Amino acid sequence: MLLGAIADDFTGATDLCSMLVRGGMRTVQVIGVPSADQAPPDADAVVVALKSRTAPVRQAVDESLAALKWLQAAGAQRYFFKYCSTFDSTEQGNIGPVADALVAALGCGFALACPAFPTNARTVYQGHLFVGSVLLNESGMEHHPLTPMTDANLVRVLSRQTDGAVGLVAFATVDQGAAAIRDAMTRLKEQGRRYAIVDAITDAHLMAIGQAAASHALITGGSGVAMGLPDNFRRAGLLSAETNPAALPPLEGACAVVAGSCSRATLAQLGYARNHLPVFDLDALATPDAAALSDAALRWAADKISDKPVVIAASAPPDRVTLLQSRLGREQAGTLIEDAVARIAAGLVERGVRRMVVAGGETSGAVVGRLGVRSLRIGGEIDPGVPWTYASGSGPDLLLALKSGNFGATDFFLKAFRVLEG
Ligand SMILES: Nc1ncnc2c1ncn2[C@@H]1O[C@H](COP(=O)(O)OP(=O)(O)O)[C@@H](O)[C@H]1O
Ligand SMILES: O=C(O)[C@@H](O)C(=O)COP(=O)(O)O
Repeated sequence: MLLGAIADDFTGATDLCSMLVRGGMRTVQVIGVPSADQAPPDADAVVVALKSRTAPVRQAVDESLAALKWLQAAGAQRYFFKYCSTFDSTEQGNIGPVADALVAALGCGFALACPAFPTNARTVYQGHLFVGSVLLNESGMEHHPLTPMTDANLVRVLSRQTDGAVGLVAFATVDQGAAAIRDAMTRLKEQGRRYAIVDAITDAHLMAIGQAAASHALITGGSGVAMGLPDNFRRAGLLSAETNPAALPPLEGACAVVAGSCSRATLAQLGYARNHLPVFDLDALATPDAAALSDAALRWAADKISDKPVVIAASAPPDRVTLLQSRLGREQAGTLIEDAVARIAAGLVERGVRRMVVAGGETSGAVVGRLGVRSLRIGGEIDPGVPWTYASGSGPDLLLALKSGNFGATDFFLKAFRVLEG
């Protein structure tokens, strides 16, 4: 195993896998920390998917360290901590505390931090994260149900989550290429900085950052900064020149979309889908009960399940999210809906659904957990950062697309199934 990665949510993990597969690495995503006696898959990269983004800090740290230990035992040569391209976290963490624990466990003293993903319009300039042309805190992410992002200055955000010093490798240096970035990171480490936020606006920057960090034990960031890593291994003669991601085995069965993401992109995708597909909206304000919500949705779906996808969504605009949270509490509202969507996904599979899109990272964690999925084989991308995957575990095999809330074109819920038809 060349690269061992720990992802703080499941959509983030498939996003990273997809990037590595595109770079020619045979990559497997495993769900949760494998048991000590579980043999590592035969792959160049293994991504351990955790649901640790919004877990209590101690739990997130412990699970991440357990994942690291398993990856170390499996012989990984380099490590990657994958978090969101919009740096989703709270004042307490979990990016800072998990990164602190990994830096300490690896004894590396320093790690770069770069969430940039220009293909999906996330860029970092002077340490500030932009989504498209606006700062992170004006992008809609300020309304995220669980991790509202109200500050775009990543040096400041990360500093609040760690007792380590945070520096910056700014655009002017990054634009000079790998050697300049490497020197800047070495200087920051010598000055006692534990982290460097690294600016990146283009894929060329990401490739240069990857090259500059070839000797780093740990890299932290979004999937974008992993773009340069396959070439590092290739230059070192550890990865063969050409490999193509295997096509996934075909899988017949009915189609469905379940959505628990309230991100702008998902809301727009649902808006589009309403004109083309049957859509059922969960009303958690009227029925704050996961079993009852699930029963209602499955009753609605009963005579519609077929190879034309049904769509079941909890997603709501910020005012409705705030209303539910004010009644139930932020975490309880999230958990209620995740539970409802997970029950619905399981009910749909019982009724013959085998190809399913799940919208939302936390939502995907809940669904995949409920379905008993243990590993995902990565297939071709539907849109940047969202591949189809072949899911195996305790239930029937499935084709799953775990869609990050803010990823995908407006017609994503139709396109995903069109892509399967070739
Ligand atoms: N109508 C709603 N009111 C309150 N919370 C909601 C609602 N719909 C979904 N949620 C919660 O919002 C969170 C969305 O997070 P997530 O699934 O990670 O989406 P994203 O990928 O967009 O970040 C989940 O915990 C989900 O249960
Ligand atoms: O980096 C990203 O944006 C994604 O890979 C990711 O982490 C998605 O998280 P959600 O938006 O919670 O789905």
